[in-house]
Amino acid sequence: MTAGPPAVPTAGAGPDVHEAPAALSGHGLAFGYSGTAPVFTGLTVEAAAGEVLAVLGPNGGGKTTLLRLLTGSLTPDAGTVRLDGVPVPRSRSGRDALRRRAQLVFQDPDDQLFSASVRQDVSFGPMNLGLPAEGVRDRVAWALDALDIAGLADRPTHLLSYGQRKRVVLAGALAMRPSVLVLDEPTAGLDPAGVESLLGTLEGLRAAGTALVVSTHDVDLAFRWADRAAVLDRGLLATGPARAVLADSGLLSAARLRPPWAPGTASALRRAGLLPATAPAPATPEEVELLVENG
Ligand SMILES: Nc1ncnc2c1ncn2[C@@H]1O[C@H](COP(=O)(O)OP(=O)(O)OP(=O)(O)O)[C@@H](O)[C@H]1O
Repeated sequence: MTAGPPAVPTAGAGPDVHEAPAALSGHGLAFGYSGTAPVFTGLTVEAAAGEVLAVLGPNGGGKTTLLRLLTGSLTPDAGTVRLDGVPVPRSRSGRDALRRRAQLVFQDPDDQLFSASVRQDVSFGPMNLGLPAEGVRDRVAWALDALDIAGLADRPTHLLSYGQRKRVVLAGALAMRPSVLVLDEPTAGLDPAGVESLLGTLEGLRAAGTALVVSTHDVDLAFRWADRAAVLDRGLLATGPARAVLADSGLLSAARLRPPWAPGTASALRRAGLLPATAPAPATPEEVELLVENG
């Protein structure tokens, strides 16, 4: 993991406002798009302040829908979203407050980028908060630094690479200094160095108390990084400590996910005569250890 980003400014520093860390949870959530069957009902998940909740599942399983409910861009048909245990009112002002404190970063940066230059795009949210110009400048400079894209500040957004565009939308969310950051497949399309660098940035935020909710198809990433996991397939299949949930190979195969293990581990064990050809691949480092110990 790479070094973290610049320190997150502390709450209430100067005239600026930094949203306090908070837990984000959904309780008994139900949602269906109009005219279609519910995507899920009775779904409960939680990310505590300073925790990473990974949301996994097959295509169409409901991950993005859950993320949009948790950040107020969709309203549940039933159930509540809570910030630090306090239910978010269903009113417009309740949803606006939720959206400000729980920032959603879309999977595709092109769904979220709309300004001509990087600096303009990252400034947009803080300007809408009505901050003074100096406060906006400080936040933008900090967010660009945190994402290591200060050098791109004056570049037109349409000339950036995909990975750079992903960083810009994340910088825009960070500039809001949210209590919770909700990221839809943040590592998709990034090269390995880009993934590690992004994780370094996110780790810095988590260490400062920001709750992170991250949807991903990458079981290895969730296994090594997340505190909790929720596996969805048009309903919640399981949630709990990430290592326990993601060690359940039956659950993972029901959700069409691969067990978390480095590619090649099972075949290396088979070549060494430690794993019978017909036996399933080990799902955890502990299972590998056991196979090696038992010779
Ligand atoms: N705007 C919409 N209108 C109608 N149905 C929708 C809409 N958005 C999503 N759906 C449907 O809701 C279900 C859940 O979709 P969702 O995007 O939440 O899944 P996902 O787990 O994020 O999938 P993926 O891994 O492919 O991104 C799918 O059946 C999808 O077709």
